[in-house]
Amino acid sequence: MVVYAAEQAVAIAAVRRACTLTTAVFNNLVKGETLVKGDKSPVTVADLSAQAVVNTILLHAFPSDPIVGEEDAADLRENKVLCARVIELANEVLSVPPSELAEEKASWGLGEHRSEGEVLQAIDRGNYEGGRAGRMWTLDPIDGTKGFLRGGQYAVCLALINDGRVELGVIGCPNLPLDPAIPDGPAGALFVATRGRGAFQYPLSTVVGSKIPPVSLRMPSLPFENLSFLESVEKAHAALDTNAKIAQLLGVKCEPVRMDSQAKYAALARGDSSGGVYLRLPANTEYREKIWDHAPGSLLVEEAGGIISDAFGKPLDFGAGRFLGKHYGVVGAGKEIHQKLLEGVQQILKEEGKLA
Ligand SMILES: Nc1ncnc2c1ncn2[C@@H]1O[C@H](COP(=O)(O)O)[C@@H](O)[C@H]1OP(=O)(O)O
Ligand SMILES: [Mg+2]
Ligand SMILES: [Mg+2]
Ligand SMILES: [Mg+2]
Repeated sequence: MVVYAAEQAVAIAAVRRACTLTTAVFNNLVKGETLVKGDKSPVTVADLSAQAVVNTILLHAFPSDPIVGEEDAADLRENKVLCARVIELANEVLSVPPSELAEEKASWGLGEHRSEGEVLQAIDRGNYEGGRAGRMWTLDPIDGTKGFLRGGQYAVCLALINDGRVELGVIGCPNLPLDPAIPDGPAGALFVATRGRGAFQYPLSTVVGSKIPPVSLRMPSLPFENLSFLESVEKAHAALDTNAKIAQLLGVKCEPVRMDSQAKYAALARGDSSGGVYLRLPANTEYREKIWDHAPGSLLVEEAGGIISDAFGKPLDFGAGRFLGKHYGVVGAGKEIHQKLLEGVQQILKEEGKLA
């Protein structure tokens, strides 16, 4: 079994630095009174500069690894104002010298100012087409952009894929409570999973994190009546009405918990009292799921003892390119209930006429 210790250290540093950036953008641009309702520019700026930060670090640490990133720099090459903001933000984070507390290394491209050309090139480094063979990273610099703008849940998501299999996943959730039992307590959690070596939660802040040991994540085994479904906030992203019918069929009594982003996978993996089942059935069959939206989250759940599959029990395929391979929906739960959940999902889909 490959340990991926160096990759893990680099990925954690990259996600932590990107979370510092997205938090700063939220505090300065979204929370500020200057934002006109409906203005998406803060999220564009945060997305692109967070991708610049992560890709610059990966590029220095692992120069030959390709990256499948959600964003590209095409808009920045057209828009000088946007471009200047992104360069400035990325540099604010990248130029901070390596932190001993966070066990960072100067060779990861930290502590230096980057030129406009270097930042744009780093963002465009995310244009790899993915595929079945070899090693690659996949990045969603802000997953859950709607949640980011609402001040709700969002996540910085990075995974290492080798020969189509997710080997390492790191997810930063700046707004997720560290302790699910204290929802109003300190927020900012970092989730790390390595294939065959478990799933762990760390505090996102290294200052706090240097004192608190990581928590090993194990999904609890709950019967359907004691758990709730974790689902999207956005009706356009998942068939929430179908979820409600499945929940009723299986005897689920608790209300669904809705949150944006792969924070749902994190809540499932650590067994938040509210969680138990992840269900994402397509609301619109035209939409194609991307690998960066599921790679780290699915490994996190699997390493915490759960199963992630499509509605027919088929494992998710991360080797088909930038999009997930052929599948119908995403269904996640603990090992003990996953099969029963699939049967419920299929029965309702049949009743709705969604199965051929
Ligand atoms: N029609 C859609 N169906 C499913 N997922 C979608 C759809 N439109 C966007 N998404 C993606 O859903 C993810 C968020 O999911 P959730 O609602 O569970 O938080 C985002 O990555 C978003 O992609 P994008 O980043 O391109 O907007
Ligand atoms: Mg996303
Ligand atoms: Mg995104
Ligand atoms: Mg997006």
